[in-house]
Amino acid sequence: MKMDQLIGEAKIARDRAYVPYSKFKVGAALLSDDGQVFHGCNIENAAYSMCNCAERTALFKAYSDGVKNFSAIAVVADTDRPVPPCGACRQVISELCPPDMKVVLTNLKGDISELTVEELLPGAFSPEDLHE
Ligand SMILES: O=c1ccn([C@H]2C[C@H](O)[C@@H](CO)O2)c(=O)[nH]1
Ligand SMILES: [Zn+2]
Repeated sequence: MKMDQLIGEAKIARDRAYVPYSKFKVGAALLSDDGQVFHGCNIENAAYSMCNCAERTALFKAYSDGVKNFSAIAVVADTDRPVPPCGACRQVISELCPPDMKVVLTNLKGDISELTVEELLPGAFSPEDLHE
């Protein structure tokens, strides 16, 4: 799948965001190795700390469907610069996706920043760090 297609899927996901508090819609589209696209949007809650980001929604949907191998994720929001994922999402993406996987950050103006998972969170805390 071409990256502009995956960005289109992220925009579709963004339209489903539930954001009564921030009004800030985010969409993500996660491409699995077998060609499936998992949509994710941010879902907020009156108990603010329960808000879930678009990126983690997409990853958790895929994982809970038994899909664990991914080749790219696209993220979109109405930001001045390509939307930067929050620290929590960087951490979760780092653990569940390969270090060389493509991360495509974009905005509604069409600015695009393409990086790898390793570049998204260099030196991420990882499962290996739990070993004595
Ligand atoms: O990359 C990001 C950054 C923020 N948000 C969400 C969390 C919250 O619902 C809203 C404002 O922070 O945007 C995401 O979904 N992804
Ligand atoms: Zn996040």
